[in-house]
Amino acid sequence: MAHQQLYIDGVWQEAQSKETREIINPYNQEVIATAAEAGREEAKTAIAAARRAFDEGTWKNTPANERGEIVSEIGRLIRRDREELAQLETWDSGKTVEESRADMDDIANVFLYFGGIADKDGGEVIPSPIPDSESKVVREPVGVCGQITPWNYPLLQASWKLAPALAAGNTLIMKPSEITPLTTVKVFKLMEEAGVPAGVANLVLGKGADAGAELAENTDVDLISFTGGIETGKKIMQAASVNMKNLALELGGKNPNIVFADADFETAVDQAMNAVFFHAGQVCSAGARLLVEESIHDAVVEELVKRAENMKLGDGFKEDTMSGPLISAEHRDKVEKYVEIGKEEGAKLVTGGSRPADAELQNGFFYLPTIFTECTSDMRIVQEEVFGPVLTIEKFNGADEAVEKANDTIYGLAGAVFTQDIGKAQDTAARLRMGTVWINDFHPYFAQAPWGGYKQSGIGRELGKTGLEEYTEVKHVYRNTNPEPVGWFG
Ligand SMILES: NC(=O)c1ccc[n+]([C@@H]2O[C@H](COP(=O)([O-])OP(=O)(O)OC[C@H]3O[C@@H](n4cnc5c(N)ncnc54)[C@H](O)[C@@H]3O)[C@@H](O)[C@H]2O)c1
Ligand SMILES: C[N+](C)(C)CC=O
Repeated sequence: MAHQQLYIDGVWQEAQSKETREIINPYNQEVIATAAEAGREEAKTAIAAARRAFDEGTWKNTPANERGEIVSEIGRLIRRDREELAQLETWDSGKTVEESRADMDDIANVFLYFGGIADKDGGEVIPSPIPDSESKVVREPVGVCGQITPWNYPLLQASWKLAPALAAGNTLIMKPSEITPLTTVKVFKLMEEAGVPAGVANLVLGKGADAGAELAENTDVDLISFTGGIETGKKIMQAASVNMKNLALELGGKNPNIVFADADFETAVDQAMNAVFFHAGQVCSAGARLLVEESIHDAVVEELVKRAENMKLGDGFKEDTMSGPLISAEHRDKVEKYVEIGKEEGAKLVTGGSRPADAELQNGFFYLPTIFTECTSDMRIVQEEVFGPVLTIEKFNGADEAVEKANDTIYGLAGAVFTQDIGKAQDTAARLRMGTVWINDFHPYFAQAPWGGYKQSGIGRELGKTGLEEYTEVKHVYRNTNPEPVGWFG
């Protein structure tokens, strides 16, 4: 059983308090590792190291192509160690190893993408309206970045922050979820191997309320980038106001999946299953809210129930496992509470709604794929993020009603439209207030395209060119090419 340490100023170390935490496999509750548990003191030490490294300027003044080469090298090392990383992720999060392998491929691509664009922005000369002058707009690193990530896509969400922050010349302190630190620790070892200098990238492991809160509050941090739940996001936003930190928030969603009657039936049903039950529904963009045109509603429900009841839950390492467990006992309790709320609100439970009975699954945090019909927009089970394998189904007639229902939420992360009428698809997509809209598909995301939410799903964007720009400040440099006194004061 491996022990994981903090990484501060280029040194692997224990917490000053010597506190540690057990890391649990959610499939069987076995302890798979221990980790040093940082508190505020360790976070402060890490912030001081990142501050010093930024102010000394070695990394920000390294030519952008050289920084990019180091970031790309991290991507290549992730490809080299793909299988080890995928296995760690499955142990730690319970997701199937096939999903973890796909995550590692995405993560390597994220480092290669940001490594590749690190030296592509040469600034912009703008036509100055003032004679005898020149005007240039350049982008510079923001400074010291605090980065906080969740447990559902542990390394993937970390990579969306680490790669652009490094490529843009910042220094950083990462705090992964205390539940799932293993792959992030391993990638810090790869970052060291790739040549990221001491002090530039620091890692603190520990609870959000201590180490995480310090990153959000500390006035030596210039930018805080957070991925997680909306309530934590509100606390981070408030804390960030202390010194007007730059702020990036990637929060939750309650993502509508609209299926029109003219959709290809097999594709729509197959994708609706994938939309909500992938990774046991623990996906920010899960299609947990299905809107089905009335004429095909009953056929869709019948097919979904059949498929949900055939889903094989189990050990993420077994080839026939379709879905692993929920992350923790506490999280399963939350999902169970929501199912009770749904029943009390009058939604009709048509399958699931309990823990599985299989002997093999009793030590893990499993929950059966669950479907509610007869749902209405005013129900909490329809409006709030359950973050588990729970699907609500509503009926609609026509695009106007579908759009009105889909937009009737505080969230605006993602949504999908299934129809064979491309005009209707594009018109509907244009009317949805969401950061990502998929047409005849669900879930794709990749390094080149921006990701983030409208409304209360977040602030800012990760990935794509915008994801790099988030880690920069914009500076206008104006030069008087014929300087002479202005004579205003005589
Ligand atoms: N929009 C996206 O791209 C995206 C991606 C993945 C997950 N999510 C969201 O993440 C949530 C699930 O993750 P979670 O349960 O780990 O979320 P969470 O908010 O409980 O925790 C996320 C991180 O914040 C830390 N934290 C907790 N309290 C803190 C505080 N007061 N100050 C600073 N840090 C604190 C935690 O330790 C963890 O590292 C869901 O709502 C999901 O939708 C969003
Ligand atoms: C952003 N994504 C879809 C990879 C993970 C959300 O939880």
